Amino acid sequence: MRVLVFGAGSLGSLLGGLLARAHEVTLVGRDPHVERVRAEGLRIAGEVSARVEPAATTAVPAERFDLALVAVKAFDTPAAAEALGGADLDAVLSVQNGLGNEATLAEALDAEVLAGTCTYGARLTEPGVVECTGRGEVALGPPDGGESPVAESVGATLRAAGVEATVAGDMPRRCWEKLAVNAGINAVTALARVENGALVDGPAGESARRAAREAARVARDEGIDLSDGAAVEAVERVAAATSANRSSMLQDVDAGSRTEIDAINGAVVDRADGRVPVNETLTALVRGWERERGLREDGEK
Ligand SMILES: NC(=O)C1=CN([C@@H]2O[C@H](COP(=O)(O)OP(=O)(O)OC[C@H]3O[C@@H](n4cnc5c(N)ncnc54)[C@H](OP(=O)(O)O)[C@@H]3O)[C@@H](O)[C@H]2O)C=CC1
Ligand SMILES: CC(C)(CO)C(=O)C(=O)O
Repeated sequence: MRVLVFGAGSLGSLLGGLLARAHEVTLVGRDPHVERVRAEGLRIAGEVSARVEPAATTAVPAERFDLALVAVKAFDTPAAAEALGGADLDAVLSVQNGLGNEATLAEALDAEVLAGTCTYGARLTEPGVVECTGRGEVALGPPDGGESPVAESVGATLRAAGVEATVAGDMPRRCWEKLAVNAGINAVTALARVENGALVDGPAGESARRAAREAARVARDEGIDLSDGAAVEAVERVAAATSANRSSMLQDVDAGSRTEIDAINGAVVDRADGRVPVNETLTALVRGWERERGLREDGEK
C-alpha cells in the first residue's frame, strides 16, 4: 500500500515508521527531520526498536496514495486539508486529538475520511529519531459510526505492519470519551504545572473530573451514550496509567508553543447548549496565555 503521512512530528513519525515496515510510506514534515530521514533513514527507539527508510519530503507530492494519515496538531488541520488536496487519495485517517478534524478534512477532500483515536505515545527526540513512549492502539472507523469497507481495509493496512488497530463502529462515542479525557487532564495539568498522576488524588483532580463531566453532558446532548461516571472513570484510569506523563498541553506550554485548547476544551464550549463553566474557564486561561505569547492570530477568540 502507498501511505502518505502528513505531519511527521512525534506521532506521525512513529506511525509512519511502523507502517514503513510493510508499506511504501512517504513522510511530509519539516527540516531538519526530513533531511535526516532522507540521508540516514528513521530510527524508532523506546518500546519499539526499528530502522526504516521511508521517503520524506516537505511538500505533498502530486501522486496517488491509498491512505493519508493526518498527524498535525489540530490548529494545523485546515492547512493540512489544503495541502492534501494536491494528492490523489483513496482514504484519509485523522489520528489527532480534539474534535472537528475529520469534518475539516472531509469538507476539503474528495476521499473517504475516517476518524481515529490513538493511544500510542511518541516523542521526536532528535532529527531522524522517534521514541515510542508507550505501545497503544489505533481505533478507527466512519466519523458518524457504522461500518465501511474502506475502514476495514485501513485497519488491515495498519495490522499488516504490526500496528495494533481496531475497526470500530462507535467512533463518535470513542472520540467523545477521548475528548473528555483530554478536556479533564490536559488544560488542568498545563495550568497547574503537574504530571498526570497529580490528578488522581491531588487538589486539581476535582477540576479535571468536573471538566470531564461537562464534556459528557455535551456529548449526551449530541446523542452520544457517555455517562458522567464513564467520563470520570476514563479520566481517573488514564491519569493513573500515565501518572509520570507531562500531558501534551503541559509540554506545549513548557515549550512556549501553541496548544490544542480550541479543539479540546474550546470544542466543549462551542458545542454546549448552556453553561460549561469549568471548560469555559480552562479555555479562557489557556487562550489568554497564548494571546500574551503572540501564539494566536489577530481576530481569533
Ligand atoms: N505525540 C503523541 O504521543 C500523541 C499525539 N496525538 C495527537 O496527534 C497530533 C500530533 O501530535 P504530535 O505528533 O505530538 O505533534 P508534533 O507537533 O510533534 O507533530 C506535528 C508535526 O507536523 C508538522 N507540520 C505541521 N504543518 C505542517 C505542514 N504544513 N507541512 C509539513 N509539516 C507540518 C509540525 O511542524 P511544525 O511544528 O514546525 O509546524 C510537526 O513537526 C495531535 O493532535 C496530538 O494531540 C495523539 C496521541 C498521542
Ligand atoms: C492521554 C493523555 C492525557 C496522556 O498525557 C494525552 O492524550 C495528552 O497528553 O495529550
